[in-house]
Amino acid sequence: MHKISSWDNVVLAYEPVWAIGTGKVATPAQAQEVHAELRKWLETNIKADVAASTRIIYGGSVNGSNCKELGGQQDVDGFLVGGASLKPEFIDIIKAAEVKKSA
Ligand SMILES: O=C[C@H](O)COP(=O)(O)O
Repeated sequence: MHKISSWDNVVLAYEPVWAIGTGKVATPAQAQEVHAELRKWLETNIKADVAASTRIIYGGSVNGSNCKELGGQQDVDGFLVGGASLKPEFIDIIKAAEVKKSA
């Protein structure tokens, strides 16, 4: 971690392997729990301002139906989208992330 010169250029992604391309998505509570732990780790091991500003995104079977609730979690800052990025519902996922970004 000491080799990172600017945390502004870092995005963390949580992607449960069992959720990638399977249609099985983490529950919003599961995602929030892991993202909060990652942010806590940054606060403890790096700096409080880095913890607050680093984007932590979720990946794994995100789609137009689950993006709003996932994105509504306090520590979910966006998504890593695979299969749904090839479908029209991708616009809903982008919108869900944009609402969070502007909040
Ligand atoms: O890069 C995308 C991730 O591996 C998630 O893929 P998925 O949305 O198809 O599950």
